[in-house]
Order: sequence, then C-alpha cells, then structure tokens
Amino acid sequence: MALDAVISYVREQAPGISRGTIASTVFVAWLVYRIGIVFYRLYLDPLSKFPGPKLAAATSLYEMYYDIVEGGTLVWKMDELHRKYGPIVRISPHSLRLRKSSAYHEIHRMGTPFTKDFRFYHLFGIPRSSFSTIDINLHRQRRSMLNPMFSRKGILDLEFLIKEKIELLCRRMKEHEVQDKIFNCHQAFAALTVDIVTEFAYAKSYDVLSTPDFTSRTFDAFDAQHEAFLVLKHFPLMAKIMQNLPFWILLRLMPDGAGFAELEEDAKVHLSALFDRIRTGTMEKNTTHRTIFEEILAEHPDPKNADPAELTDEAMSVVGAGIHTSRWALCVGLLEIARDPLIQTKLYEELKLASPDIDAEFSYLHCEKLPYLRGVILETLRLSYGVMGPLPRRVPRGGAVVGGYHLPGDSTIEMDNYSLHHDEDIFPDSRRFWPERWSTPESKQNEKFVNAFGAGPRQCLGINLAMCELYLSFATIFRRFEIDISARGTQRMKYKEHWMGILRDEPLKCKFISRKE
Ligand code: HEM
Repeated sequence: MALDAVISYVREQAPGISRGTIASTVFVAWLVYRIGIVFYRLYLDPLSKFPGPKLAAATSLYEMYYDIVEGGTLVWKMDELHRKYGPIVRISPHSLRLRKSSAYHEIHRMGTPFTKDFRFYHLFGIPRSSFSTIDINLHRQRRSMLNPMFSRKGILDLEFLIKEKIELLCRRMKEHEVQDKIFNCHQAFAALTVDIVTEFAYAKSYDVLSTPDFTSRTFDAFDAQHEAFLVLKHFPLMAKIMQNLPFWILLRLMPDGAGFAELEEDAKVHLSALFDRIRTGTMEKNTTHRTIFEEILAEHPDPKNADPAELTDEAMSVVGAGIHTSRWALCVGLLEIARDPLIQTKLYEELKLASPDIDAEFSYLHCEKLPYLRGVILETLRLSYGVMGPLPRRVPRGGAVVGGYHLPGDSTIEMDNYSLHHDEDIFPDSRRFWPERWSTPESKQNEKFVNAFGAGPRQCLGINLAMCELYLSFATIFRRFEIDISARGTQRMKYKEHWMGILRDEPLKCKFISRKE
C-alpha cells in the first residue's frame, strides 16, 4: 500500500520512470537505512562498548529467538552468555542485562531515579494502575492509596479471611482423600489465591475452591495472557491492537480471555455501588471487612470525582498480580518439600510441637517464629523466583554508575531473579532446596538477596498478604497431611520463563493423606 502510494507519487512527478525502477530504488533506500541503523547500533551507539553477541546488539531478533522460537528459554541462555562475556551483557539493541547480586539494591532502592521501562510495562494493558505507572510522583500518589490495606497491620486485620479459605482448601483435600482422588494443586492453589484476592477486592469471593475441579475463567484468562506474553513483548503493536479491540472479537482470537470480561464487569459493578454510596453520603465501611476500593476512595483527595477507569485498571492489576505469583510459589514449595521425606518430616515435627492439637488454627504471628518453616518459606521464594524474567528499568537521562559500570542515559538495564537466586557465592549448591541454609546466624544477611518481591518503591504491594498466605498454607497443610507424590515421581517441575515462571509439563498433582495426630 505504502509502496503503491510512493510509486504513484513519483510517476506523477516524473512520468518517464518505470514502476520497477521506483520499487527497486525504494528497496535499496530502505536497505541502506536498515544497514545504517545496524552500523549505528554496532559501532556508534553508547551501548556499543558493552560486550555481548553482535547479533543481539544489531537486532531484537536475537532475544526474540530465545523468547518465542525456543519458548521462554532466554534465562538459561543467559548463563552461557554471562560465562562468555562477563557480568554485563548487551542483550538487545536497547538493553543491558546485569548479573551482579551486590548491584541489585543500587537500582531497586528507595529514592531510586531508575523508572520502569514504558515499552515493557504498557504491554499489560493497565496503564492507569500503580503497577504500570512510570512517573515516580504519580506512582507514589497512586500507591499511597493502596498501602494501608496491604500494610502488615492491614493484613493482620484480615487474616481471618485467609484462614477461612485455607480451611476450605483443607476440607477439599480431605474430600479427595476419602474419594481416593488425585488432587490438582496447580488448579487448587490458583483457586485459593483467586478466592482470597477477590474477597479483598470486592468483598465477594469467586468461591472457586467450592467448584468440583477448581475451574475458573479468571485464572484461565491470566494463564492465557502469560502464555501469549512473549509474543506481545516482541510485537507491541499487536498488544495495542488487542487492547483496543471490541471484546467479542478478542474472544474469538483468545477464547480463554472471557475471564477478563467478568473481572472487569465485577470491578465496574462494585465501583458503581461505591460511587452511589458516596453520592448519597452513605459511605460507611463494608460490614464484614474493608475492600480495596473502599480504601482507595477513603484515601482519595476527591472521591466523588475519582476516575472509574483508573480504579478498574487498579482492580485488574491487583487481582492479576495476586493470583499466579502466590500460586506458583505454593506449588514449587509444596513439591520441593514433598520430594524430600526428611524435609517433610522435619517440618511436620516442628509444626506438631508448635500446635499439638491437629485441628487448631495457626496464626501468622506464631508461624513466623517457627525457624524451620521460615527456612522452608525462604527457600520457596528463592526457587520460585517471584518474577523469573528481568525487571527492565530506564537509566536516568544523565546516565548512572551501577555495579561499577557507567550506564548511558535512557538505556534499559535489566536484572533477573533467576540468576540472582542462583548466585553460588551467596547460595552454595543453589539448585538444592535446603531450608537449613537459613538456620545459621550469618544467613540473616543473605535474606536481602532473596528478591522474589523486588525492592525499593516498586516492591510488591502484596508482600504481606503473600507471606501470610504462604506461612498459613504450609503450616496448616503440612501439620494435617502427609503429601504423597509417588504417582508423579520426584522429578522437579518443568517450567519456562514467560516473565513469570510457567509450567512446561503436567500440572502438579498429588495425594494428601490425613495425619492421625
Ligand atoms: C508470592 C507472591 C508474590 C510475589 C513473589 C510477587 C512478586 C512481585 C514482584 C517481583 C513485583 C515487582 C514487579 C516489577 O517491578 O515489575 C511485584 C509487584 C506488585 N505486586 Fe506482587 N507478588 C506476589 C503476590 C502479590 C499479591 C498477593 C498482590 C496483591 C494482591 C500483589 C500485588 C502487586 C502489585 C500491585 C505490584 C506492583 C507494585 C508497584 O509497582 O507499585 N503481589 N510483585
């Protein structure tokens, strides 16, 4: 089309020139332009002084190959690249990947001038949420409205909601045991996290834990999004088009996306009820507990004029961020504990001593004080990585020094938890799930290298909720059940990196056998 327009224009101006000559001239001009860009990237760009494969410096196709063709394997390829080129590698024309644990907190710290990379964070389609907000001041403002509910005190106040859901989960485990059915942890843990986060968001749990096979269109939609993520990363225009398509077309292209419509609809209904209450002056708090949006509106400087679109983006972001991350950590941790009978027994013995009555509820505060459980949780976070792929950050305009390297302004610097959590100098025998590594006094100082929740102003909003979910789930489950994974074998979960870690093989299934005491 564009070529036709060029040809018609040139022929109008110079009628003697043939179509073929014009087309080949345009092609040569385009080729020279592309060669010019590649030449610039390889020899003149401020990033050209950094080591790395020439192909990666010249074109994003290198990164795309490992992301899409090899299916989410770039983190493993990075091992080889860092061995060859050193701690800092230019992995694309615009970005550097740094593997140096001591430098993490130079970027991810309070007051950091590094910002989230716009090109990456706008792929999520929720630009008005705190998660995707780039501007430092606007982010602070948006985030401050969510902080009270997700603070440690906020979560302790709502601990009873989390306990209720875990009790229901345990009842479903018992039911499966009685019926001699295999329990699908991958689905059930997603059900747990969806039910908790929707209860927080709307005071109306989706109650997926009560469905026969823990099926939910909400997490099917997020799973589909995670699957498609790397394609959208390399074809951002596609993401933009999809975000603006009418929903019925989107559903044709991505049938599993139906859960997003439900989620968005629920956010809108909940918000419109809240706005009605504001208008009529009956904005007293929800009777059972606060919801995220009551909190935001309570903190909002002008609640009557709060932007519903912004609040809906926030709902999608908080719910989305709270599902897969916690579910993934629960699955990875549960399997690692069940793979090693010694770890499972040690954990059970600690829990039994702490709570001799098998049916008694644990409290979060009590759980945090149990040293072996604490080691188990830290190892779970370390080996589930939180976000497995890199967190891309823009270097401030004037450049910055990180890890001893001078980074040019406006470039992108990335560090990923996968490589940091396998730093053998800090975590010897790093592939091993080894709760005992956290039992020495010196190990305390290594906690800062477990970055599953990120750090600094963009640290996970849900850290207290997630920790409460993990502690209470593992304490309750391993106190009451023995986990039998003989049907699937002791092999580790196979996964790939789609920014989040996602499954590459069968979902985690096992049997739960009730303990007698
Ligand atoms: C084990 C569970 C979880 C892990 C490992 C985790 C990890 C993370 C990480 C690494 C980030 C930083 C992402 C980035 O910089 O791009 C993040 C951000 C975030 N997380 Fe979580 N998360 C978990 C659970 C949750 C839960 C339960 C919620 C809420 C219900 C939540 C809400 C958020 C939000 C809103 C952000 C954006 C924060 C901001 O930019 O201000 N997360 N999370």
